[in-house]
Amino acid sequence: MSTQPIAALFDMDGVIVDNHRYHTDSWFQFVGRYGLSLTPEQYASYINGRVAADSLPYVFQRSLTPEELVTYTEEKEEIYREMYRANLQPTPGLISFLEELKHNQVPMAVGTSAPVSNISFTLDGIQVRSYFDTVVDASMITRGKPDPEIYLTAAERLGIPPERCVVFEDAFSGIEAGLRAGMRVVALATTHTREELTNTGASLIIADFREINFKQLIERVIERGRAGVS
Ligand SMILES: O=P(O)(O)OC[C@H]1O[C@@H](O)[C@H](O)[C@@H](O)[C@@H]1O
Repeated sequence: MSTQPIAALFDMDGVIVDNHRYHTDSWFQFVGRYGLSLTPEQYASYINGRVAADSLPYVFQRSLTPEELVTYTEEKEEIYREMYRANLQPTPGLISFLEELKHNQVPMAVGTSAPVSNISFTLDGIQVRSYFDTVVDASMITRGKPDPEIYLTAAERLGIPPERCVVFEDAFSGIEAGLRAGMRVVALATTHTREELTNTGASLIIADFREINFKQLIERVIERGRAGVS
């Protein structure tokens, strides 16, 4: 087994918490308020996992002022938080997996397109913030997923080269960001089905963190690279 250090980079929404349904429902409620239209297919391709600076102009079909961006982001995310608050919980197996990585001295980061308000809501709400050495959010980057900037920034902050980083993602845009960063990707079939995630370039597809441990991460993702999906 390789002894070189590795890092684990976690997307937040759909990975640390399995909240896709609440984000989808809150987006539909939000666009409804403004008489805008959004299909599930458009959501999957142009909204899911993307920063508000990209997704909001997409739904409004125009560019937004910085003030509009802040106002609309918070409006949409408030709807989401109210919908999800009572159900907020870690993705199955997450805490044991984080504990195991910590025990094996794996540096960990969060790389999320979410605004700061949702990060406190989530990471503090389920009490996992202390596991992460750094959190890179939408306010810290100029180009959102699928651009690799968010994950490259996280890797740089951890001091681990991209080829030794594993990204845990659920969204097409996030998987692409991880691959474009030159990292291995483990896809969680929370938001999309296993079938939809096949051929995305992910090294491994898991339902949730109960399907992976440190040893498997090294053997099936780091050492085997992109050889196959399970
Ligand atoms: O998956 P990530 O990077 O944590 O993305 C967060 C974003 O994910 C999108 O799916 C949501 O619609 C956004 O509202 C949210 O901010």
